[in-house]
Amino acid sequence: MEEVLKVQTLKGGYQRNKPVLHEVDFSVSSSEIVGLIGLNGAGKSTTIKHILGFMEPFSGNVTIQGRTFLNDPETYRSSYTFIPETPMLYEELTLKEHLELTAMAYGVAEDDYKKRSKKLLKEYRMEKMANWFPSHFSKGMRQKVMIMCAFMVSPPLYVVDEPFVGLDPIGIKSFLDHIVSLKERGAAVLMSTHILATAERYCDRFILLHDGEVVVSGTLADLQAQTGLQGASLDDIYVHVTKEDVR
Ligand SMILES: Nc1ncnc2c1ncn2[C@@H]1O[C@H](COP(=O)(O)OP(=O)(O)OP(=O)(O)O)[C@@H](O)[C@H]1O
Repeated sequence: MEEVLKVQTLKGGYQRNKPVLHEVDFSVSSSEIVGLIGLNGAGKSTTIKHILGFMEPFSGNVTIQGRTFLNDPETYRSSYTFIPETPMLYEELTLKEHLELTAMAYGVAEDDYKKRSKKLLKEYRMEKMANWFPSHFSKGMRQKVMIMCAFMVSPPLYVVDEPFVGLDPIGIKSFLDHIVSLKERGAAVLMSTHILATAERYCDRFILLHDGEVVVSGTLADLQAQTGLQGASLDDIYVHVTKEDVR
């Protein structure tokens, strides 16, 4: 397995004299789903912003396939897709135009675009809405547009922030099935979520952030061993670690 994303001793945040992230270290390899978990304010979104290249590290670095954002911003940006918690759509473009724009921006061939868009519209039950504008979409439908755009392209890394908010159970199932098939095709997936039962079921490894530090990380068995909680669920481990400040 190739290490696709590498976060190395990352110190970062919004003000240099008040870092939010302290020496954050982890990696995500190909064919792997890694869960980024932690309480509100733990630093998950800040970590993601550093990964996406929206924020610059104070020290340490973030690489995707060995490249930093500053080395080569264009290649770096095209090596991931990001599914944000809050859908960001172009109000003047229809659903179909969103898919077209994404395919164009990532250089997806015409034939692939046609095949993929047809499949995605069907899978997410949005065929009837292909020519609708975002102002007519429900919250979940807006989220589905973002997800469909992300799945239109096939970069080595997917970064997903709280994907389940607003999705109905069928939407969640389609999303998770899709993530699993991407993993099987060799993609690296970093997924931030508060839905721990789902994370436990789908993620191969976990990074538990607390106050901007990685408190424990590894497979569920690793976390159980590190916390001394044999047989515990991710939920139990999370509560234990965040309550007792185990380090
Ligand atoms: N734009 C900002 N400017 C200054 N500080 C910020 C900003 N955004 C977040 N922070 C601070 O950074 C810290 C980490 O926040 P972050 O948004 O990364 O947490 P999170 O783990 O994503 O939380 P949640 O689960 O609530 O989304 C918090 O102390 C927060 O107050």
